[in-house]
Amino acid sequence: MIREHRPVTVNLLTGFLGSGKTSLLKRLLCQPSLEDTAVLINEFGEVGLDHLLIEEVDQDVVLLKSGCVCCTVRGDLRDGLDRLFGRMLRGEVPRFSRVVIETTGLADPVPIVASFSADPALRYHFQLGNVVTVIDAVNGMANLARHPEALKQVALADRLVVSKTDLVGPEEVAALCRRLAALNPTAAIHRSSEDEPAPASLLLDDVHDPARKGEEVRRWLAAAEREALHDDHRHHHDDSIATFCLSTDEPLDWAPFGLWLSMLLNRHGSEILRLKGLLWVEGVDRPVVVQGVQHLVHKPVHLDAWPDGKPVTRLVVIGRGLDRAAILRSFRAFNRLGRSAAGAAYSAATAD
Ligand SMILES: Nc1nc2c(ncn2[C@@H]2O[C@H](COP(=O)(O)OP(=O)(O)OP(=O)(O)O)[C@@H](O)[C@H]2O)c(=O)[nH]1
Repeated sequence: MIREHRPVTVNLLTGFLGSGKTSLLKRLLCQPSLEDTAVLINEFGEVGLDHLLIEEVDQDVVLLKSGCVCCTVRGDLRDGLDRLFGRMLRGEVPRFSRVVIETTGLADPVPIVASFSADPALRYHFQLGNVVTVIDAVNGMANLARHPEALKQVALADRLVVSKTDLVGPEEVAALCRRLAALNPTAAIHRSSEDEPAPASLLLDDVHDPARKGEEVRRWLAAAEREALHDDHRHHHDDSIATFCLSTDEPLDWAPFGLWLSMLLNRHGSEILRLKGLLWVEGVDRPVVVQGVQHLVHKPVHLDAWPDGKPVTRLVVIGRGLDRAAILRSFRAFNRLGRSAAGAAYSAATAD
């Protein structure tokens, strides 16, 4: 019998130094639904303390060589995943269907995420699942103000976990959550403390799962509208990371839109941390979802139905120091370009 090829899901668990990543991971691994999870830890420095901590819970751990995973992603991360996969095939470790990579607190998660799309060998065996970022309620606000890595970790997340809520008052937690929602309105926020179980859904409710996509898109569009859409002022004084939404209630021509998107990413790719869009494409009867990280755009996914029953185009952009007005102008200008053969161009561009 031929066994169906199913890539192993890889979750990235990131967050600033000491934010509570290992503690969250230990609690996640106690959940029965995450029993078949393997863990890769990247340590910065000589002493792999987290490795020892994790080993108490789960023996199937490979400790990456010292060094930052974000600098050596093509080497170390791949080697670590390959080694782990090889050990599973040889029966040296139990079969696993999921790997969690805990990054160092200083890691820039963008190259790690990008490598899953860019590296065909990695892509064959593994698929990226949710990126979970931990922000500590005590130091989170200060870390966001001082460290660009912390901002990037938040901007890139699919799920945000505010840890140490037991150590500060509810107002401080609420203020941090507001800041996080402004930075990344598309990510759901979970509040946690060390003595509470961690919900397996943080990893299992996979944002890339086509079956869940409609619900996910509806949630992040609603959040984006609440937090950013009608907000012209809040982000202007803050040139670090901001969110805005481009929208149109008319169908898009795929060819000019694709050209516009390529030009946008070519010009601003390193400042665009995240791009998520629900598109109404002329000549295509189903909603199309696009997702991008910096220069990289994932293959579009079709939904079965419009999240709110009505066709629209909404593109949420999370980026640093972007000129929103100029981007909006160019988006509109490209939309006005010719509409001929848009559906055919779309089919040609997205065919396997
Ligand atoms: N009170 C409280 N302490 C916490 C919580 N989460 C983590 N801690 C503590 O915070 C400290 C750091 O937690 P870790 O889980 O090691 O943090 P980390 O992000 O893995 O740390 P690095 O790997 O060094 O970046 C530990 O002493 C934890 O016990 C929490 O929700 N409440």
